[in-house]
Amino acid sequence: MLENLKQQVLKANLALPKHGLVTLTWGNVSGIDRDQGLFVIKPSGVAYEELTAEDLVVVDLEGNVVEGDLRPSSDTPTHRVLYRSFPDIGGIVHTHSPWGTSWAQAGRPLPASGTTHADYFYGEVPVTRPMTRAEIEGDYELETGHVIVERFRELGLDPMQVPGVLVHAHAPFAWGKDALQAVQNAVVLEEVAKITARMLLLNPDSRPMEQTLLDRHFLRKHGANAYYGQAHHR
Ligand SMILES: O=C(CO)[C@@H](O)[C@@H](O)COP(=O)(O)O
Repeated sequence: MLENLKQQVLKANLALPKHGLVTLTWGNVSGIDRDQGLFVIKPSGVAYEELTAEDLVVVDLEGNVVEGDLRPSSDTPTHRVLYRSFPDIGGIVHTHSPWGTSWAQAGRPLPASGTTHADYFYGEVPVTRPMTRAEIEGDYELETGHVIVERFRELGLDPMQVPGVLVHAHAPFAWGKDALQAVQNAVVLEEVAKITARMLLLNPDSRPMEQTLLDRHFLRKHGANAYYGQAHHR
């Protein structure tokens, strides 16, 4: 079932340790087949060195395991909420990459401060509110999805223009049109988290970038008037 998608999701999962985004098993990637309403996700706690396509788990949008012998990622309910709430996304990445996680634990949104950021994120990467005791003691991973969606709704953000979030006291989630693009966005989020932290060390008075420069850089890579790179890569 979903063999091509499984291969892509496997490749995307294996890219996380290659890019230095995961330590041990602190992360997962999924990809969705929108026509079938099914997504493929990493199994929980399986080492990346041992991961095969057969280990991946197929889940429906109600949370039922449709195929696979292993238990799906503990973050599956969060992926499920994001797929249901953000209909244009096709892949999701969760990591505990150190720089992004530092911002998440500090409870600080990541400001758009330079063109590296603006090429991929059209504005600051938001941070969610702290979760309530009831949310943490209840259906925790599902509620994690809800606080992400709540923040995007509050800020009026388009998840395809800001393809990532920092979950307060937890870590980043990133997404994209498919699992591989989601990994690329997770890589960029980590890099800009590092760059911005260093920027603030060098100059604590640094300000977010000019809106004109943010517009120019994001829109030259995204949307109807994009001209950067090759059209089929967007
Ligand atoms: O957030 C955490 C742990 O704090 C989890 O996402 C991480 O360990 C990955 O869990 P899974 O192995 O995908 O169940």
